[in-house]
Amino acid sequence: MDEETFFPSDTDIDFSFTSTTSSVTTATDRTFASSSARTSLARSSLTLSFNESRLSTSTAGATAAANLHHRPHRKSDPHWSAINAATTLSSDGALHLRHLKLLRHLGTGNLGRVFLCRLRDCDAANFALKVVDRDALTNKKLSHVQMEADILSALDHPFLPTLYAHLEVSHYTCLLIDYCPGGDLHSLLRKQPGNRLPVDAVRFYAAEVLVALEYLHATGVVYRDLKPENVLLREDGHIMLSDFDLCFKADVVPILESRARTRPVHGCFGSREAAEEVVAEFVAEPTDAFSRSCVGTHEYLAPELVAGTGHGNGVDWWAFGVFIFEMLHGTTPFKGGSKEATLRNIASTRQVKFQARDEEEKGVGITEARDLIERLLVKDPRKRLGFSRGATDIKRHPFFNGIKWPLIRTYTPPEVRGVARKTKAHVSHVTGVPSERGHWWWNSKKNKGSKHNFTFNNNNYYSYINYKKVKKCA
Ligand SMILES: Nc1ncnc2c1ncn2[C@@H]1O[C@H](COP(=O)(O)OP(=O)(O)OP(=O)(O)O)[C@@H](O)[C@H]1O
Repeated sequence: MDEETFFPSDTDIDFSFTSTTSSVTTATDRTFASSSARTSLARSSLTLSFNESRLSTSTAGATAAANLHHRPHRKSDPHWSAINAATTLSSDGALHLRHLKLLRHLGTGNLGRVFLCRLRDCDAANFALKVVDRDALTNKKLSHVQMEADILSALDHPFLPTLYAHLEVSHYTCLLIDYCPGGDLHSLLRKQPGNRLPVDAVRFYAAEVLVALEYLHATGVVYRDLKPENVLLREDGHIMLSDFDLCFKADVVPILESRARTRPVHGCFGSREAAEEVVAEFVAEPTDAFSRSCVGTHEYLAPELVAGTGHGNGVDWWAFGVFIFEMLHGTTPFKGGSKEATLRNIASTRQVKFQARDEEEKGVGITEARDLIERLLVKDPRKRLGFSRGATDIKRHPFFNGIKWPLIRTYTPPEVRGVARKTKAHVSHVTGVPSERGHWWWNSKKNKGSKHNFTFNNNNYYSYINYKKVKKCA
C-alpha cells in the first residue's frame, strides 16, 4: 500500500500532502495562508542570488530509515523511546510514514507544510513533521531543503531541534523534529503591551538564543535567519531555534585562549582583596566564513549583506542586536516605510536610535541592553562584538551579568503574558502527568546571589520525561 494512504483515515483534515507550496510565488512576496499560529505580520525571509548549490541527488523512491545516531545522553528521551518502540516492531527495522498519525496542520512555510503528529501506538511524544513536495520547488529551493536536512541531521543541542527521522517518500521529503507548542516569539511579542517584553524576559530569551548561536558557530554553521519568528517555544518554555534552510557552512578552528581576570578574595578578617588569575577560554568562531548570497529577512539584514560585498559570521551577531532591540522596543531599529527604505536605513545609519522606555525600568538592565545592542549593531563587521571570539565575548557583557551559563537550561523561564503558565495542577501536554515543576520564573537580577535564581534540583532539560509511559510504549 502507498505510504500516503495511511494519513487521511485518522482525521478529516487534508493530509494527502497536496502541496500548497505550488501556490507560493516567491520568497519575498510570500504571505502565510495557513492555520499557522504565526501572525500574518510575520516577516518572510528573502533569498537573492543563492549560489551555493548543495543539492545532492537523493533516492526519493524509498522510505529512508531513522538511522540517525541515538545519542547515549538522550537514550531515555520519550521521543527516541517511542521511535525505538516503533522501529523494533517494524519488519525492516526502519521508521515509515505509516508509523505516524498526523493530528493537526501547524503551518505552511516557504518550503513546505508542518504537521503535529505522533507515532501510531504511542501517545507519549509529540513531533512536528515538515513535509516538502520536491516537485513543487525550484532547484534553488531544493538546495535549501537539502541544507536544512543536512544541518538538522548534525544538531545535538537542547535549544535546537532534533531530527528524529528523515523520510524520502515518492517526491516528498519529510523531516520529523521536536514539536514546540508555545508558538514563536514573534507571536508572543504581539501579545505584549507595546509589543515589548520586560527586560528580564528579554535577557532570558537573548541568553538562550546566544547559546544556540554559539553552538551553531562552533560547528561552522552561520545561521543567517535570526528573527523572533524563528524562535519557537518548547513545552517547558525554553526556546528552540528553527529554520536552517538559509544557513551556510564554513570551516572553524577551535582554540583555547588564556585570559587574565580579577577575582575577589575574602581575607581571614573579612577583608576583601582582589586576586589575578588566568582562565582558559574555549573559542570556536568561524571568522573565515564567507558567502556572497543575499539571504535573510530585510529588517534583520546586516549592512554587509545589503551591500552585497560578501559576508561571514558577523551577520548573525548583527541580527542578534536587532533581535534584542525588537524584544525591548517592539519594533526593529531600521524599519522604514517599505522594504527598500529599510535597506536604505540599514546601509546609511551611523548609530542606532533608542526609544524611551518606562522610568521604572532604568537600572534593571535597560542601560546594559542598549550598550550591548550598540556594540552589536556596528557597521564594520570586524569591529562588531562577537566577530572574532563569538559568544565567548558576548556572554561576558554586563547585560548578561549573573547568568550561570552552564546551568541555563535548568533556569525556569520567565512569566510572560500569553505563555501558558505551568502550575502544580498543570497537566503536561507531552506526558499526560502533572508537571513536577511548580511555578515558572526568571528573575536573575532581583534575586542576585540567591539560590532562587536557579533550579538546583538537577532537573535537566528533558525533565518532562515520563518514564512510566515510555516504558509502556516500549
Ligand atoms: N517544530 C515546530 N513546532 C511547532 N510549530 C512549528 C514547528 N516548525 C514549524 N512550525 C510552524 O509551522 C510554520 C511553518 O514552518 P516552516 O519552518 O516550514 O516555515 P517558516 O518558519 O515560515 O520558514 P521558511 O519558510 O523560511 O522555511 C511555522 O510558522 C510554525 O508556525
